[in-house]
Amino acid sequence: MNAGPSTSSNINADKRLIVEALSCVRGDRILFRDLNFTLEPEQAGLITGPNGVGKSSLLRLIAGLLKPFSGSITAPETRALCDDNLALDEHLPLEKALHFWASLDGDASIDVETAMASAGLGRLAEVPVRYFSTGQRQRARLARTYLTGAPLWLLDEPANGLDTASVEQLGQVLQNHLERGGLILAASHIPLPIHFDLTLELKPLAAAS
Ligand SMILES: Nc1ncnc2c1ncn2[C@@H]1O[C@H](COP(=O)(O)OP(=O)(O)OP(=O)(O)O)[C@@H](O)[C@H]1O
Repeated sequence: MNAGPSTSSNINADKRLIVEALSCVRGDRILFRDLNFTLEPEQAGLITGPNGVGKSSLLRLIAGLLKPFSGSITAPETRALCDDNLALDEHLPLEKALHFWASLDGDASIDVETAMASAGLGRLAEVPVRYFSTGQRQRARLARTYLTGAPLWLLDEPANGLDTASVEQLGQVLQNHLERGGLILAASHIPLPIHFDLTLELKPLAAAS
């Protein structure tokens, strides 16, 4: 992976993520309540907490895929959720799969070649996605995230399956996104090599809640 071109146009710097008094219920269980935080452009936040506490749910709420039980979320209009969903046609070679995806949901000003290079996938352009290893799939998710051109990246365990060198390279891609005015909110059990401005530690609520 490389960090992508530093000459890319800067992301609109007046975008913020503001979460106010946010509560989340899944099934009949409240996962967290009254969560408040703000992320400014060029800032990164880390969500921590044990399995099942609601980290992915928080990311999905901010992505707009779940509805808050209460509270509000103000976020940049375009948000990229990078989770375990690959969302690429597995039968197509990577480059074609990314082109197809970008034609539906990508930012036309970002080219697929740059996205592949940023995720260290250039030499796999002609390989059908279904042959990808776990780590290569993770890189493909990152390339797809990059292609959105979204200021806010919501990353759910982005280092899963990556080897040590690739985690470092992932850090460079994330740092480059921040330096272009982007925002990052990540849930990760694996330490990520970037500076986090904010850590949100989610704790299990008592069963009676
Ligand atoms: N569709 C659903 N309906 C009801 N409950 C759900 C649903 N999806 C997830 N949950 C529950 O919500 C809780 C939080 O799940 P979530 O995936 O947000 O946790 P997490 O902190 O990301 O966990 P992990 O560290 O294992 O990834 C879990 O107890 C899970 O079983």
